[in-house]
Amino acid sequence: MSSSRPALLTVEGLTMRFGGIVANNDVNFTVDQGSITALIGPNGAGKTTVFNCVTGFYKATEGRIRLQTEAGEVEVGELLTRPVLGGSYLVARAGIARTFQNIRLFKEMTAVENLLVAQHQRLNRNLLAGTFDSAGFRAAEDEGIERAFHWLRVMNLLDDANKLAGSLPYGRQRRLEIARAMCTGPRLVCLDEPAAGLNPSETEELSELIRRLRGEHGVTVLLIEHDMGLVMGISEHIVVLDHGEVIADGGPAHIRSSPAVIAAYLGTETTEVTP
Ligand SMILES: Nc1ncnc2c1ncn2[C@@H]1O[C@H](COP(=O)(O)OP(=O)(O)OP(=O)(O)O)[C@@H](O)[C@H]1O
Repeated sequence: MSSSRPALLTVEGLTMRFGGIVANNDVNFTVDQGSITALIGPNGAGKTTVFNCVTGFYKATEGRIRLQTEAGEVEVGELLTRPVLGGSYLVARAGIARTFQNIRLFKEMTAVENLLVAQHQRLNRNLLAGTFDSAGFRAAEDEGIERAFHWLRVMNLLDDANKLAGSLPYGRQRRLEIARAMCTGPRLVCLDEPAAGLNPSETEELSELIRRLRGEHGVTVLLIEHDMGLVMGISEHIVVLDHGEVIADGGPAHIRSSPAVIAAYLGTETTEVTP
């Protein structure tokens, strides 16, 4: 979608095949800096596969995924296949974080411990300093704790800091997952069905929190979501996938009235496209 803002993420010609299954076929879209962009489509359309490629869980069969960083442009496939030291940790370090469709917290750890573990890449950088319990290492630890409490506060979870993650109500676990992603300091956060399983008031609170992540904390948001009320309410850019291909790309008004989108949704039992 064209806009005055520069693209933070550019997906070009993304194709992902699993043997004979083509999960994504020549997918092209951009995520503008500072936007809330939604990836929608019926079940099995290929949304999670796009996420898995963008976040470096999969190496795309074909295509390029470019991210702008302060140090210049990086390409996700190149980070994954870089000789010797390549890997998905480089994608996280470049500034892409994610949550999962099925919550993946450490349920036997407290909320704050989950957020400290998420920062291990930052905190463990100077392992030798840690071994000798140096002032630098302690400062990094203090910074990690401060960052954890900052995101607990932003996500309205301060009262839950020392509770076991697995004991929290479902909606709070979903918010803790977002806090965990934010602790890694991303420029792009990818939320995979953040409203799944939430009741209407929890969904409303989540919408407000996602708006604040973008508005007050400067992060760009890419989300997959089936709740059309949430999608149409908070996204300015929507990319629609069907059978692995982009069938529409534009603002909410354009998407709502797109015949291709209406036909794709009418052919399924998924939520109606109009909230
Ligand atoms: N690891 C895999 N191996 C084989 N096929 C896969 C794999 N991952 C996804 N697929 C297939 O790719 C297609 C797209 O799946 P994907 O999970 O990306 O869709 P989705 O749009 O996220 O669906 P949903 O809304 O149900 O989560 C499906 O046909 C799926 O079965």
